[in-house]
Order: sequence, then C-alpha cells, then structure tokens
Amino acid sequence: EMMAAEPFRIKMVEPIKTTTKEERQRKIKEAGYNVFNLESKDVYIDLLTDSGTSAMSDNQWAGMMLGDEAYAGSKNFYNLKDAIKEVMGYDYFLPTHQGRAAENVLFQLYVEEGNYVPNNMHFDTTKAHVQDKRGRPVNLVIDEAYDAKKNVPFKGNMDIDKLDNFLKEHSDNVPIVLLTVTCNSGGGQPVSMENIKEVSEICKKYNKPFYLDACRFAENAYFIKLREPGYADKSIPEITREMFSYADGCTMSSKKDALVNIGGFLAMEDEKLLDKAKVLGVLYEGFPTYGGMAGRDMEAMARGLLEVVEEEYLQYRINQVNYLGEKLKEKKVPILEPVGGHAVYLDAGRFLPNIPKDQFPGQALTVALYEEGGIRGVEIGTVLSGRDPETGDHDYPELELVRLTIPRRVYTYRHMDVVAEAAKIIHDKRDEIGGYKFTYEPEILRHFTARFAPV
Ligand SMILES: CC1=C(O)/C(=C\N=C(/Cc2ccccc2)C(=O)O)C(COP(=O)(O)O)=CN1
Repeated sequence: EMMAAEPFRIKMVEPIKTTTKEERQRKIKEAGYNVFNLESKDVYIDLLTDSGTSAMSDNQWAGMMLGDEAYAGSKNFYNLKDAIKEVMGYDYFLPTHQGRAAENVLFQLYVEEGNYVPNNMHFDTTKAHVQDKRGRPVNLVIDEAYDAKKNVPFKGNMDIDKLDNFLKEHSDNVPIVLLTVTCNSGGGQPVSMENIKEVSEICKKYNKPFYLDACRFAENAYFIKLREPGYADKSIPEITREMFSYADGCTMSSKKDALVNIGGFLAMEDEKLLDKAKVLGVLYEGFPTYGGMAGRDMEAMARGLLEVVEEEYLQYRINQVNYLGEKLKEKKVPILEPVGGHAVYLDAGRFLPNIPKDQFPGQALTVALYEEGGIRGVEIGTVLSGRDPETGDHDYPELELVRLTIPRRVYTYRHMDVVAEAAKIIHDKRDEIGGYKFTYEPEILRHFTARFAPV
C-alpha cells in the first residue's frame, strides 16, 4: 500500500543555526572535548538524548492552559491517573519530577546494603540509584546483546537461565527484579512479551517484586507487534496493558514515551506500597497529587501517554530511526544491529579499531561528529561506564558506542541525511582520528563534567 508520511503537519518551528567548522573546533576545545559542556545554541542537530526533547502536540499544549495548580487534589492528577489506568492498567501511582526520582523512591523502599538488583541492563541512573542505596546492580541480559553485529529481534531479553540460577544462589539478597523496556544500554533493543512473562514467572517462583523500567514502553510494544508471533493484530494499548500485567509496577521517565519535557512516576498494583511511597514522595517530590510537577505538566503528560500508543505515531517514529540506520549501513558505517527504537548506535569500537579503549574511541567519534557536522551524539562506552570500585581501573564495557538519539517529532528525514553524510565523511578519514585522555576526571558520573585533551 502507499507509503506513509509524518502523521502530523508542523504549526511552529524553532530556527536552528549552522556554524562553521572553525567555530566548532574552537567551541569543542573550550568545552574540554565534552559535548555535555556545549551550549545548545552551538549545536546544529542535537542527538544527545531523546529524554525531555520531544515536541508536544497542539492537544498537549492546549492541556498546558488547563493546569489545576491546587496543592492537593489537582484535576490533572486524576486525568493522569485515568491515562495510566488506560495504557498500563495500574490503579495506583506516585507522580515524581522525573524517572530517576521514581527510582530513588522505589529503591529506598526495597534496596538495602549489599543487596543485588538484577536487570536486563541497568541504565546509568538506575545503576547509580541502586549503588546510592549500597545495592549492587547486576546485568543478566542475553549474551547476544553484546554482539553488535548480531541481528536478532529481541536483544533486550533477560537471560532466563541466568536469572533463575542467580536467584537460586542469591535469592535472600535480592529484594526486587527489574526489566528495562526497551533496553537503553544495549542499543534501544526491545524485550519480547514471552520474556516479560517468563521473568514474571521466575519472580513469582522466588516471591520477588518485579518492576519494569518503562521509559520506552510504547516503542517496545510496537516491536512486539511487528516481530512477535500472535501480536500483529493486537492494538498497542492491548499490548502495553499485557506487558504491565506481568509486573507489580513500573518506574517511568515521562520525558521519553509520554512525550513531555519533564515528569515521571512510580506506578504499582499494590495500594499498600503506594502508602509507603507517598511518605518518601512527600519528602523528596512534593504532595502526592503533584509530585514535583505543575498541574499543567501532569495534564500534558496524561495527554502524551494516550498519544504515544497511537499506531500511526509509532510507525513514523520507529521508521525514522530505522531510516538513519539504513542510510549509515548503505554508507558502510559500522552500527549496532538491529537499529534501536529511539537511537542508532555507532559501533565506535569497529569504527576506530586503532584507538585503545583507555583512549576512549567513543569520545573521539563524538567529538568528530560535532566538529564535522555540528551534531551532538553521546558516548556510551568506557567514559560513561566509569571506574570499577574494587580495582579502580576503568570498568570497561563490552561495547564502545556513540548513541545518535532521535528526539520524538522534532527532526525531519533531511536532518537524518545530514547526520549520515557527516558520519560517512568521518568514516572516510577515520585513520586521521586520534584518542583522548582526561584532563579532569570527576569522582562519580564522570561523563557529565569530565574534560579531555587529544592524546
Ligand atoms: C532506561 C532509563 C533511562 O534511559 C533514563 C534516562 N535516560 C536518559 C537521560 C540521561 C540520563 C543520564 C545521562 C544522560 C542522559 C537518556 O538519555 O537515555 C532513566 C532516568 O530518567 P530521568 O532522566 O527522567 O531521570 C531511567 N531509565
């Protein structure tokens, strides 16, 4: 049938400026070769993150005018409650100012010193909050997740045998089991419904609470519809409700798959857990009917949750990210396969094989992308991974990646072409690219504020 264009027309634009290569070389030097230190105005195409960078719809903007800023009992809270029930099936939730705030509350309720917290793969705020409660994050994703060239449909899956064996051995020291959908650290890879069900069954066997990290739940549902037998004829809300039915609750960064610029929540089936969460919510987030957000933010989020499960939107969203991936593959630029739901991950390890891991190939490629095209990607490799607390050496990850994260409903296909062209130009002259060393290395979450110099 006919190909589809974007399921929207544009009513407002935010002009962006190109800069010259000389300007960019000066700016990135001043930024200590760390793109997190760049000013947004100096970035042409910003692919740093899909978090909080979405464009809202007219329906959401209209909702911003309907903020009920009552301290308690805001009507927007109840509209959000209805949207969560509709899309996730949960009856209870605690609004929070963003995803990591929901992680903070959940892990304070469950994680104690020395506990292990299994997950397919912890993203860095989940890892940081588990560690903040002196817990030990454990990644139990299937082995294929670490093979960038392996093209399998559900690379985000938990390795069920690994999880079973881990719980057999450490059950007394595991307070909760997490599953991240889609799996950000592994390349935005989906988790199959069958795998979610199997994780749920294991958690019941060992009587463990099971929570989804639901940041990109709608994209995950779309991949289930496309790739998993038995789901082609199901609606996205039917798939999302089934996904969540297997878990006891979820943490949610609404800055991703709720199409808003700020906000999050912790949702659950158990009202008693909500009572406990509310106590922490009041302390860290605000009264439990606003949780660190204005009423208008909750209204925009309620409307975003209902929009993000619309099939035309998801088809456009997934296809645009895939288009960039295909363009890069045509140009023989090495990427992680299959293409993720929210990003294309350049395989910096294969792209720059002559740069040793301790000279940060991902960082070198990230800097080159900015210098060449004013494009801001993000290193997901040794820099992000930090140091191993025991050995003090870099905690080298299996993959050295640069994530090109596509904001929702913001950039056009032409922007994707420019990104692919810049990557090709760099790939053609990759032998000229050298490594980097720290000139300033912070103690924790070093990637945000570190400064580098060319080796
Ligand atoms: C799976 C998952 C996430 O991806 C996530 C945030 N991701 C982000 C935002 C980010 C975070 C840290 C460094 C750079 C960028 C992303 O760029 O990918 C959070 C925290 O949500 P929060 O930012 O709303 O607190 C929880 N789980």
